[in-house]
Amino acid sequence: MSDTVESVIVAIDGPSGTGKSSTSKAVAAKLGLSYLDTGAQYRAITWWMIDNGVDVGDPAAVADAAGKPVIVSGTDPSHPTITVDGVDVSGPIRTQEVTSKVSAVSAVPEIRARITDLQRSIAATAPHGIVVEGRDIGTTVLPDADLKIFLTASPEARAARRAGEIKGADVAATREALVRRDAADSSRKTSPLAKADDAVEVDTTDLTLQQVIECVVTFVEEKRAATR
Ligand SMILES: Nc1ncnc2c1ncn2[C@@H]1O[C@H](COP(=O)(O)OP(=O)(O)OP(=O)(O)O)[C@@H](O)[C@H]1O
Ligand SMILES: Nc1ccn([C@@H]2O[C@H](COP(=O)(O)O)[C@@H](O)[C@H]2O)c(=O)n1
Repeated sequence: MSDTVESVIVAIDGPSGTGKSSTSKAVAAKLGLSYLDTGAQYRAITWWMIDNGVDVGDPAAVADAAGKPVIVSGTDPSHPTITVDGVDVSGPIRTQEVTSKVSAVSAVPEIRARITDLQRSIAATAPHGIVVEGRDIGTTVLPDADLKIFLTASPEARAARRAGEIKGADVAATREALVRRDAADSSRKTSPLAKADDAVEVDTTDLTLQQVIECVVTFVEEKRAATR
């Protein structure tokens, strides 16, 4: 990538299954930017709590342990990585147990403060800019991002996408689980899932992944052209 291209910070938020990870990775790879999956960080700290016998239903116990695990995120969009205390947890953080407990852990203010600091330092040191995806990036983590996107899609479309990843998955149960997780993430007190006032909303229900990627790449290019 040329050093003459300006650095750009892109925040992509939205509920589960709207295409944040797939879109963010592809946009970052295409534009030579770094990529940060903030959901993976919350999953990693949740995995550590479970592995260390912390009761994730007890916010005080989770808060007490919040500073203990060392979480490291690799930001190459073609090979994102996540380790906890040096252990690769990219597989274990995707289990059903972690998915069902991550909203309780991510609602604890001490957890959010720790992970938000980490996210800001990663974004600040990305050499050519970064695409950061999550739930509160545009509202809280990077409120001065150059571009903010909020992806949405109907619960039916999101459930069909997610169920399509697992052979024999029940679409109705998948829909119920993701709606429940979105409700928990949207109703917590500290930096809930929300669209920033200055975010561009993109409804992906009837768009292919390729169309969403092209749409976001166009927004980034327009933003860069406007600031030249
Ligand atoms: N526009 C689209 N059309 C069809 N399938 C899509 C689209 N966008 C994403 N997908 C597929 O939907 C699934 C979920 O996408 P992805 O993991 O990117 O969503 P997400 O918003 O990051 O979800 P989560 O927040 O739960 O991690 C993936 O299998 C992905 O390939
Ligand atoms: N900025 C963020 C990102 C994620 N979370 C929490 O992590 C969970 C897992 O996220 P995925 O994107 O991997 O599905 C999510 O349900 C939130 O509880 C968050 O709080 N803030």
